[in-house]
Amino acid sequence: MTLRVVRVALTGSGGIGSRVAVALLARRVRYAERFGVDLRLVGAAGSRAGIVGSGGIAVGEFEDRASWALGLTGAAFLAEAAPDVIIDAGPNDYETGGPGLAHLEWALPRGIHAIMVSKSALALHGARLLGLASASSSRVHASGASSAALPAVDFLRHNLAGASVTRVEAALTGTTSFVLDAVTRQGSSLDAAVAEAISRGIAEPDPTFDLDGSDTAAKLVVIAGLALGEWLPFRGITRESVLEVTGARVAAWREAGEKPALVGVLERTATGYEARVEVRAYPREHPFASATGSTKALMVSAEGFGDYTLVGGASTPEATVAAVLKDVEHLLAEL
Ligand SMILES: NC(=O)C1=CN([C@@H]2O[C@H](COP(=O)(O)OP(=O)(O)OC[C@H]3O[C@@H](n4cnc5c(N)ncnc54)[C@H](O)[C@@H]3O)[C@@H](O)[C@H]2O)C=CC1
Ligand SMILES: N[C@@H](CC=O)C(=O)O
Repeated sequence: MTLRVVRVALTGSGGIGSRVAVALLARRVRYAERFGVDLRLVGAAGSRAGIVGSGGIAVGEFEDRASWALGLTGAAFLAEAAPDVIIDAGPNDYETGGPGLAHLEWALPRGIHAIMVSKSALALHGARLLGLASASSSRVHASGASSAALPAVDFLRHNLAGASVTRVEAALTGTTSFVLDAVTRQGSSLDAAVAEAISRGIAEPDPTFDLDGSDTAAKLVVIAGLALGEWLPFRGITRESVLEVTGARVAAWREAGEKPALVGVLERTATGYEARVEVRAYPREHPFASATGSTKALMVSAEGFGDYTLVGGASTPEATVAAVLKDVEHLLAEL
């Protein structure tokens, strides 16, 4: 059988990106057998250096960082790699959009598909970027940018296709769920709980983005944009920060046996969806109370369909990689 070559370039080769590269290369036989695709990792770049190999780079070459070419990043890297698909796992910047913005602006008008793990480009510029994608028939998948192993976008877009969704309430940031759990149930200090989330690879490169609600707000924007077709203004979303939670509030939750979580809420109004991020506490019998540690949770109300609760998809690096691999499978099925 002749295999169709699909060339993948990775931008952002840190904790998540590196795992994605290794996992992708380990699945090449599966992609050949299931999709008739010869998937090649034709390049990988970080902030200062990159590697390109048009025949596909092997794990050993990917891992030999000393051999990467200094300065081979950004548009120069993408032009040399000439991919069919980019996977962006770089950092977020909620002022500029982060490096992922330039990567998408380069790729999408050229008909190159994108799998986004970083969030800030879509959170700040999603409507414009999806316009670029639609004009050139590029596909954008963003499980990693919208709650990873909790399949929020897929559930709304596929399982509730065509539904009129009236409300979404979701614990989308594993780090804040983990931290609030540790502080409330185990009596940890905030600093110790955040340090533990960092050491588990769950927290953002800058954990302030988790704690101050930016991560949840960004995921809410991406979910609403990709699944409900409405791109909300990221900066207009009111957010409560976990850093504002007082000791007295924690003591009251502990006393009542409640489970706190930082949640994103979307409510349909006469003029569209309204979004906010807030700390809420759930009684023992509430389904969200079973979402311990970094486990995520989603409640959806949709006209006709009724109400759903999904609990799972805990934030871990492995779960994020699994979500990226899912996006790869969806994309290969579409091509
Ligand atoms: N850790 C997790 O469980 C999850 C992380 N994410 C997202 O994945 C992304 C990466 O997270 P981590 O791997 O944990 O962070 P990390 O800090 O380990 O990796 C980020 C990498 O991006 C590189 N980078 C910086 N500027 C760049 C540029 N201009 N071009 C190319 N690469 C550049 C850095 O050198 C670094 O290696 C973030 O956007 C995060 O929000 C998404 C879902 C879950
Ligand atoms: N920092 C995020 C990682 C995934 O998006 C989280 O805590 O869930």
